[in-house]
Amino acid sequence: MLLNPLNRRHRLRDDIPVMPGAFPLVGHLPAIVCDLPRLLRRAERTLGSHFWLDFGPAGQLMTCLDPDAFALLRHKDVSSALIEEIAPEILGGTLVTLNGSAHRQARDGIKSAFLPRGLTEAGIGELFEPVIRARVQAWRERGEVTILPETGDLMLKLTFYLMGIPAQDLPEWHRKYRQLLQLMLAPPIDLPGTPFRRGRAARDWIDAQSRQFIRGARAHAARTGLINDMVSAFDRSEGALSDDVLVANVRLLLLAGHETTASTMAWMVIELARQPELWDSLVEEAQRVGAVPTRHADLSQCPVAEALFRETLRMHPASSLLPRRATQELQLGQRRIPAGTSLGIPLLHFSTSPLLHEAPDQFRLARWLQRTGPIRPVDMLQFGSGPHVCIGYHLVWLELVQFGIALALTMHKAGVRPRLLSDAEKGRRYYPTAQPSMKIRIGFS
Ligand code: HEM
Repeated sequence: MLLNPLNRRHRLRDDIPVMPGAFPLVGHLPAIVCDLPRLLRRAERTLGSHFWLDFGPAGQLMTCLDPDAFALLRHKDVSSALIEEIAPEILGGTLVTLNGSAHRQARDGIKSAFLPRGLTEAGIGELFEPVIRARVQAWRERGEVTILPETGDLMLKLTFYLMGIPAQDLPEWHRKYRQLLQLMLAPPIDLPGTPFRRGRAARDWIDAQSRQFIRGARAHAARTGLINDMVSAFDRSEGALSDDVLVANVRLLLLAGHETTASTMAWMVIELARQPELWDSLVEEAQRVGAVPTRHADLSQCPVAEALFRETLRMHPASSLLPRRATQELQLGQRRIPAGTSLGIPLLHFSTSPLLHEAPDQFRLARWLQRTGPIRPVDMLQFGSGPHVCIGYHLVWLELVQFGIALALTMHKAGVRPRLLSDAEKGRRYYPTAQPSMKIRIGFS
């Protein structure tokens, strides 16, 4: 594992052990990025359930593997403002960093557009279906693809369509979006030609375009579409919310839905390629329904595709760890956590914990197909919990079921199935978004 062999000293901070092996400046980030599950297991074995991990520039986060830590996401004395400190340029002022009434007010203005009814009224399923089918058909014709760049590109296109960006503007948006992403990692050196300067300029460009969309939405209030729905919900909301809040959150929507969904989609294809019986079940279902569903109400006809989406995300959660801060002293298991402590909530650990799931390391559609009760917060913990639970949950459900059915229909019609051409375990990343290697190839034959 990528740990510093020169740092072996065992230390305590606030009576909680600090994981040895941190490097100067980058801390445990190399091991967190490349091998988070093994790092967590080693920490648990050697230090117990509570320990500090060093996230380099973001500082040390107290990480707790006790399932009680998941409940902190709903705790009134736990804030997400730490996210703004970690990524001020890109996430500053967005929903995910706000708390309390400011958060509720901004979220209320957005959430209805992302609920099944809002998505159906805006015709999102109809909008996505031809785009997904065309992409899957192109894969069929090429016979072999590098899966993560492909799903990344498809998701970006769907996200831009969702926002109502005109087709002719897509190449420019693509370019600006890639530059914006550089702000995540670029050192804050604001000089001409640096990635930081380019990233900021791209952010300002995207924000200016969003402002225009918002003006356009107000001028043509009768139009439908997600931005229009968001703008009218904002304008109806109590208390004045400035357009800055709306602009920041359009940027958040671009960022939040892209890599997370692209990674899950890529893992879905990888799992279908390495488990032939899974593919056979999906094909059987796709043939039975005969068409790609476009409305939420139709998703119940695709239980296998839905189980595939849920089990893929359980085995490969795209958000591995959520940063938080204790605003008051807290009790967590047997420990007292002082006010001001930075926390890391390890969704990745809970997603495959034997305390929460039976046979957690086995990929089993049956755990979803045979369930009788409703989906509980713990069943969808990969989307977080509490006030910040993912707004895109119903959208992801729709687009991943659409994708599964479109893939099965297209490939089966051509008499081919997905085949894994690379080692799926090699080159995985776990942070900031967990994803398979960029190089994994899938053949369709
Ligand atoms: C598989 C795909 C996805 C996963 C695993 C995922 C996961 C998450 C998680 C874990 C959070 C909670 C963050 C926190 O509490 O700090 C979150 C929040 C959020 N997600 Fe997603 N997400 C996905 C897709 C999407 C999509 C498609 C969209 C919209 C286009 C979206 C929009 C958001 C927004 C706006 C928030 C912030 C909500 C708030 O702070 O109130 N996500 N997501």
